[in-house]
Amino acid sequence: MIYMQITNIHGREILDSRGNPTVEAEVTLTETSTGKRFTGCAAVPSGASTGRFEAVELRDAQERYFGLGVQKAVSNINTKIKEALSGRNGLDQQEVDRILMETDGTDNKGNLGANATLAVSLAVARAAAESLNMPLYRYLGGVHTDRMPVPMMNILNGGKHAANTVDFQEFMIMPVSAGSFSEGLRICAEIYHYLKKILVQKGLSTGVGDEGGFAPDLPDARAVLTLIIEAIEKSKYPPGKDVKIALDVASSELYNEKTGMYHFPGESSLKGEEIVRDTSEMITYYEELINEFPIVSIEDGLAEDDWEGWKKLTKRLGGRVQLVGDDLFVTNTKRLEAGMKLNVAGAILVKVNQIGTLSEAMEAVLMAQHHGYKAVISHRSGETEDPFIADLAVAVNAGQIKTGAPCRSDRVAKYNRLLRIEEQLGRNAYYRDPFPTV
Ligand SMILES: C=C(OP(=O)(O)O)C(=O)O
Ligand SMILES: [Mg+2]
Repeated sequence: MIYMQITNIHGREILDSRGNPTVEAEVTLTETSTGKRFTGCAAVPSGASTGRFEAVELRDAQERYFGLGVQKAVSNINTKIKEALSGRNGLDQQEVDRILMETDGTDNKGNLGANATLAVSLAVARAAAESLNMPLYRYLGGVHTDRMPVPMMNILNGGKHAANTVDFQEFMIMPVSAGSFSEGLRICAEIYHYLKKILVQKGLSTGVGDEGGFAPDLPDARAVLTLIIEAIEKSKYPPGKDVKIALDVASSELYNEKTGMYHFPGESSLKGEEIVRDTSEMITYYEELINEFPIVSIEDGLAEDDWEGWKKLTKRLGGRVQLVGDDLFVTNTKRLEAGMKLNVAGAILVKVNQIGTLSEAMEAVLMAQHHGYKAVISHRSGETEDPFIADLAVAVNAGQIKTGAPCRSDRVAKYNRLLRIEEQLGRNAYYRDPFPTV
């Protein structure tokens, strides 16, 4: 086996797309037989509507800039992780990740920080691909990597990602019937621009949220969906046929443990009365929305601990739409397995920093796919220019990627990387509707 020895690891603090500190790592591999050196660099994103069961993002007690610093996580990279991995083979990703897990020694990366472990894990993979002169997606996925993901493009932001009155976190469009990724991306970008025009005409704000989607004040989900349908119709791609809609409700953020209800603060403020829904009202609400609009996917429709609710939700709507578990599964095979045993949801959202190593994230994808669940590769609301997840989406043939609007460089970096990958794959690239029967 070729040995690419890990000869240097360096962590540093950089900024994410919200202007908060985050972690980056650089890993150097040296080919033992020739002395040739290769480096890989990777940056870690950060969530806002984080799930309670995610791996620990290690933050300092002190603020830097505005957000809490990551000096401790950086220092863990430059001391403990460097010591543990020096001399190891960078081509043995699973072994590298196992050592990261053992060095941390907890179930949730609470010692080293998932931000520290992930930066190194991803940087090792990049350096390894570089050392073999292979594109990252090919290194990660091997021979059978040819499927371009359908964008699940977030064009209107609410919830924790924007300071508006929209309570659902994300309204996304999916160009399911496009002939290629590039065509799908173009369709999405056109609809995004049409939506902007419509908002201007209606005197609504065209300011954007954390993921680049517009963030106007609107009374409820129906009002948002009506505008999105108008924008899709303007683009000449029939809604419900060529372009379908996906939602991320991020309902753990709406759930109140004390009342056992889902609270809608934005809707309440505009309607002048407290709007709350219990689990069965939430399910009925989704059913009505699915009946009225071409919705094909709903993420985190119920809260991260509402397993009983998820069972009912899946029974009632799982045959009609893709139900995605984000806060529910947190890219964690244990939670995914528990969910599969209960027969809840139909897809896992995969965010690499929810679990803290590349191998564990890829294992979650494989577990899902082996059991008939889908995997959607996802960014975080706090991102960097690192397009790693674009390669990952192609490598695992996920078929779906969630990476924001086409107007912020942190999101566009992923789309542009996918354009380049599609060009490289040439006629082997294929693109298809993840929901052909819906
Ligand atoms: C991308 C998301 O947001 P965050 O990164 O804030 O968890 C999400 O909830 O799917
Ligand atoms: Mg989510």
